[in-house]
Amino acid sequence: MDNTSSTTVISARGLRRVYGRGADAHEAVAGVDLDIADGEVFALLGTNGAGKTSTFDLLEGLVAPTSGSVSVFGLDPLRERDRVRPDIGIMLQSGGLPADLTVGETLEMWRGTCSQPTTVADVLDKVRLTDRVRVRVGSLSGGEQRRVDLACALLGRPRLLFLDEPTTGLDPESRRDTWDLLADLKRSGVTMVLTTHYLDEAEELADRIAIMHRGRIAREGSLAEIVGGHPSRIVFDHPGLVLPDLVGASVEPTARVTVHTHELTRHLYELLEWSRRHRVPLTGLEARSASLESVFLDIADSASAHRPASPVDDAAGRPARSIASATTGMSA
Ligand SMILES: Nc1ncnc2c1ncn2[C@@H]1O[C@H](COP(=O)(O)OP(=O)(O)OP(=O)(O)O)[C@@H](O)[C@H]1O
Repeated sequence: MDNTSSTTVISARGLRRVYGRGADAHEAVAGVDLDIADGEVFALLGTNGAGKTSTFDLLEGLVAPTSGSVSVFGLDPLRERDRVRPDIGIMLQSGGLPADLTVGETLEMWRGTCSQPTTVADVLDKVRLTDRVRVRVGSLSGGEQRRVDLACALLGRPRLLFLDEPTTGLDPESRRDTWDLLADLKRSGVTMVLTTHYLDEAEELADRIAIMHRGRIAREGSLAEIVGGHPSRIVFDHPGLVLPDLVGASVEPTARVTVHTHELTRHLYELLEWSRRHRVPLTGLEARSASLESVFLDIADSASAHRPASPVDDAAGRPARSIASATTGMSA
């Protein structure tokens, strides 16, 4: 796909967002380049604190970048907000909708802010909440409230939808329902950018995936591209003999041996052959193809292994003395 063509909906170059100043400066987004094409579903993954929401804020035009540029539909989403806003829908991580209003009242109120809205009945049908129209938002289950958030994002008939963790807190069935709904929207041509901690969600929905790590995009591409470039892994307990020479593989001969390989079948076969010849069992043997999870975890591991990034200048151009490192836990 030519992401620099006229079909590009979002384009970002050297995007940075620094919070705080001087010694307290924190570079949450540290030079992000992105091109998202019309009709594409793009998933932004990353460890907690990697900078996904901060990147979203910049793309949505909610805050100004410290440096770098972003365009949405060829416009500046912050300075030309009036022209960009009618075409985008935003589902925030937590909707913060008034608990006392009913679902119907909430959506009518939201509808009043849209320039060319669809009907409340239409979005209620889409998110399967028609029978909850008279119920107060505060009385809904967490999953139902999430669907009201989504309904609000859909009211303006957006061409571009930002979804910040759209299925967090939903039970498996509701997640599936939301995936079906998002797949329908994709078929109707809506471009979507989503963050998620559910790797299967990205696998299911996204045309392209970016994994953020400490403010930067560590890996980007289709699922096949991301996983294809990553080694598979064979692990077993060290048998106490000199190990065979597995040409092309990288071997960590610790107590639990790890073999990183791009030729899983060949190297597994060679190991099993060696074990048979030497009559040595390979106890605890595990062989795993590369997966989005293994790529993600390797990036997260490298995050915890690295020292904090080098200091940056703050918004006023003064040098910062420290930047906190991103955490590596996943909330999913
Ligand atoms: N307004 C702010 N002031 C100072 N630091 C902030 C601010 N907003 C975010 N940060 C910090 O910037 C970093 C990136 O936060 P961000 O919310 O973008 O990460 P995230 O990838 O969305 O995380 P999560 O998955 O936990 O939601 C975090 O270390 C966070 O503490």
